[in-house]
This record gives sequence, structure tokens and C-alpha cells, in this order.
Amino acid sequence: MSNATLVINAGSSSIKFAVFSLAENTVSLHMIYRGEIVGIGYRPHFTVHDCTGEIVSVAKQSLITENIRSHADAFFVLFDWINHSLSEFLFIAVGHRVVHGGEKYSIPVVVSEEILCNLKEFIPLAPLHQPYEIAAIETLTQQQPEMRQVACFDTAFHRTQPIIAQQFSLPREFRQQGILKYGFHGLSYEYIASVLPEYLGSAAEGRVIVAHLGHGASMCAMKARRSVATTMTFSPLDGLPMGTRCGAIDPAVVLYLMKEKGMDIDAVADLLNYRSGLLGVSGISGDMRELLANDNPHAAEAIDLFVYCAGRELGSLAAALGGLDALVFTAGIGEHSVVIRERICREAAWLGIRVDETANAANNSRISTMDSSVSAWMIPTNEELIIAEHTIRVIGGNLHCG
Ligand SMILES: Nc1ncnc2c1ncn2[C@@H]1O[C@H](COP(=O)(O)OP(=O)(O)O)[C@@H](O)[C@H]1O
Ligand SMILES: CC(=O)OP(=O)(O)O
Ligand SMILES: [Mg+2]
Repeated sequence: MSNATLVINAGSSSIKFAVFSLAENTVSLHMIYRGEIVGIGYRPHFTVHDCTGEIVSVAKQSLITENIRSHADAFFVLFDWINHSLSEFLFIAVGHRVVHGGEKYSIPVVVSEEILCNLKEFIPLAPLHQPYEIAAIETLTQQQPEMRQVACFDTAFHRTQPIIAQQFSLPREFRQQGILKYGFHGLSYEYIASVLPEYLGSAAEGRVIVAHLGHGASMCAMKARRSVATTMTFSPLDGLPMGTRCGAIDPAVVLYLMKEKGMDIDAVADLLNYRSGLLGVSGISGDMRELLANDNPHAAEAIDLFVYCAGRELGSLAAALGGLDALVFTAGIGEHSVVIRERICREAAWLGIRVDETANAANNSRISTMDSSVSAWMIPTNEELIIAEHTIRVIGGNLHCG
């Protein structure tokens, strides 16, 4: 049996996972399997790839996949696959993405009963993520009580931001109560920051905006590879419009809906989290790929709004950085949608970005022309690797990555 670590990354519409083997003495990490259950709740699909990128399990899963209607179903299918297919590995630890760590958790931790209790307090702030991440930890605790489980937080990367970027203009006592701009997608940004020099060379230490555009979407302004500002704030609801989330909205809209339209808290929460964004505006789907393939004008309107908001947020983050050296696209939409990348780059032409249509269409890493004063890039994210590295370090491994 060889030692391995399992990583679970529960997103709002997907559960991604990866298995890393661990060499006995050197403790170096090698990814051996990577898989995902995507489209949970609308069009579930389960795939597993080996380290060469070959699909090792999918066709056989199609029957099971039909039964995945919720994150709970997805975990059942995933753990069943792991128990049956990975019996040659001895898992020494499991690393989890946990979206909200609040003020208290700014570094990864080994999960205890007390920590789990604290993390449950953040469920109302991240209802599309935190419950599923906690469910994954609890399911594993039941199955294997001795397993060390490490929580790695999406919020942690942003704790380097200047206080002014983390503050709301509310009376001081609210800050003491933890009403702060936390920021999210931090594990993805941490990975991108770690590989930026490989792509950008010395420009990696300059002013870079990373656009994590997935089912949830945000942007992060980095100076010298550290977060200085981001579009998501107190919860993963703020900033850009997303698959089903509204993004930035005047808080008076909430007050109006409740006071004048008789909507209660649950109805408003449901509206803003599950019925808005691309889904709400199009009335068709929250999935960017489906909207791009649909010729209904409402689909086009939802995409136009997404691109427009991304363009405006880019301007705001460039202002926070005092200029811009590079723009990086990542996550589901950022990595795969040639059209959205090109349109956002065109919105940012005034900042000095000139998209290279051929390079963009070919999904090259560099997607801007060589004479573009601000370079643009597509860099696939790898939240799982960052989680695995943290997990091994937290349990005391002396890590060299491979
Ligand atoms: N080829 C593509 N073109 C456009 N959008 C895509 C493409 N591939 C994936 N996407 C979009 O990426 C989003 C999912 O991103 P992902 O980062 O995997 O999600 P999650 O936030 O659940 O981790 C969906 O909106 C999906 O439609
Ligand atoms: C924080 C967040 O929105 O995550 P995801 O993009 O995985 O939904
Ligand atoms: Mg994600």
C-alpha cells in the first residue's frame, strides 16, 4: 500500500477531488488522480482522470450519475468510487477547501470538533459552499474517525490586504463583530500567485489582476503576488454577477423587497443566491456554456451584463493597484471560453490590453499581442495542489513538490 492524500474541493456547482501519492522519505507530492462531479443540480457529470490526463472512469458512471441530484448524492457517489477504486492507497490525511474561515482562521488547520463547530457559524455567510464542505468533513469523520482532516480556507489569501481594503463604511463596532470584506477564491489565487513567475517572469512581481471566472466569479488585484483588493467581500455573493448569484447590489434593494414587497429573509436569500446572476437575467441557465450556445436574446443579455460588470470591476481593481501590468484568466469560464476572454479584454482596451485573437482561440497561455502594453494570460488553476501542499505541511510533512 502506498501513502496518499485526498483533496476535496466542494464548489457551488461541483465537487472536485484529487489524489496525491507521497514518497516515503522525501514527502514529495505527485498527483495520480483528479476528478470532478460537475453540474450538480442541473446536469451532473462524473469524470476521473489519471496523471496523464487520460479519462479512467466515466462511461461506467453514467448510470450512477443520473442519480446525482444534490451535493449529498455527489459525495455518496464519490466516496463509493474512492472506496472501490483506490483500495491500494493508504490515505494519511484529507485536505478540504473550506470557503469561509472568518477572521479566526487565516491559516490551514487540522479539523477538531471545536473547529467544526466554529466553521458551522459561517454557513449563513456562504450557504452555497460551507454546508457541503462541512458535510464532507462529517461524512469522513463518521467513516474514518482517526483520519486527519485539514481545512484550507478561501478567505486566508486576502488577509494581506491593507485594512482600508477590508473595511466597510459602517460604524466601528460592526468591524469588531467581524463584518469585514473577507474575499474568496483564495486557494485558486494562491496557486496562480505561486506559478505567475513561470509565465510572466519578473512582471509577476508587478500589478496583476487575476479573474477567477467559474460558477462563482471574482477578481483579485495582486501586487508582488499578494492580494491587495478583491471583488467578493463579506460573503461569496458580492462583486461580479455569477451563475445564480446576483453580485454587487444596492442594499436598498433588499430593504425595499422586504419592506414594500413583503418578501421574508429566506425568500430574499433564495433570490440573491439561487435565482439571480446569469440564470436570473437569462431565465434560461446559470451555465455560461449553455448561454453561449443559445441564440435567445435574453441569453445574450445575461452574457453582456457579465462582460460589462467584469470590465467595470477591472477598472476599479486597476485603480486600487495604481495601474496594471498583466491580466490573468482562470477557472471554468476563464480557462475555456475564448469568447468571454476576448470580450473582457476588449472592455479593457483602454487599460492597454490588445488581445491576440489567434493565440486566444488556440487557448495559449499568453493571449495578448507582443506589443500589448498590458499582457493577458490564461492560466489553469489548481486549488487541489495548494490544498494538498497545505495539508501535508500542517500534518508535519517536509514537502518538496513534483
Ligand atoms: N468551454 C466553455 N465555455 C464557456 N463556459 C465554460 C466552458 N467550460 C466551462 N464553462 C463554465 O465554467 C463554469 C463552471 O466553472 P467552475 O470553475 O468549474 O465552477 P465551480 O465554481 O463550481 O468550481 C460554468 O458556468 C461552465 O459553463
Ligand atoms: C467562493 C465561490 O464562489 O466558489 P465557487 O466559485 O467554487 O462557487
Ligand atoms: Mg470553484
